[in-house]
Amino acid sequence: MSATTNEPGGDGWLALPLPDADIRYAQAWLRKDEADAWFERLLHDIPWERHRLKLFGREVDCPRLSCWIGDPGAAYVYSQTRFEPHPWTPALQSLRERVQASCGASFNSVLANLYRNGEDSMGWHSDDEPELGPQPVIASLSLGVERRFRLRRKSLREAKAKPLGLPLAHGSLLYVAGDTQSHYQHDLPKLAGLSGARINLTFRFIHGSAQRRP
Ligand SMILES: O=C(O)CCC(=O)C(=O)O
Ligand SMILES: [Fe+2]
Repeated sequence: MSATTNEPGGDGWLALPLPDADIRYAQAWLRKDEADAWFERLLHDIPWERHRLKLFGREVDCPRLSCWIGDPGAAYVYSQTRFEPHPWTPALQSLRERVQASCGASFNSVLANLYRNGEDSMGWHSDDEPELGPQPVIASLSLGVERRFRLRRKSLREAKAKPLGLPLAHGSLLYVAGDTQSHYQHDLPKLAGLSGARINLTFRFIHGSAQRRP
């Protein structure tokens, strides 16, 4: 699989001017009415779960609901926990095909996250697990209330102190590829007083152990 044959470009895509990164943003990837319908459908169809996180030897609840969906065998290891995928629903399967066509990449899984209100969040991390390969291509679809996605460089102290904020709009698609995960971390901070919900789908390609090189 090549991630670079038919990358998103042209009308509707904005490339972020970040060194050592390949991040592109399509603000109105879905029409408003489509985005509204997807939000309602996914909110009800996805079997939302509360994942647990191992933090300094303790187990804590993740501050959001999640669900790992994918092809059989596309297991995901996160915080020392292995998640077997839930099967694709026909609706999510059609969405996957549309995202693949738009990104020129294949995805065999998706991590769905539900931020129920401004209290839900995701801490700083890179999506750099070995099973994602050295230059993961990730497509991130946002639905629901706008939340601020932040990026910061891993290495430079000054850059670490000053993250770049990117509000992710309802119906937007963010394409993240190249060396982005090696050089940057991202998060989704809490937003005090916010009552609306947001769904985020990050489409990924998990390389199975059979495909992984030693
Ligand atoms: O909710 C978001 O926009 C970020 C999600 C994310 O970083 C992830 O699922 O790894
Ligand atoms: Fe992430």
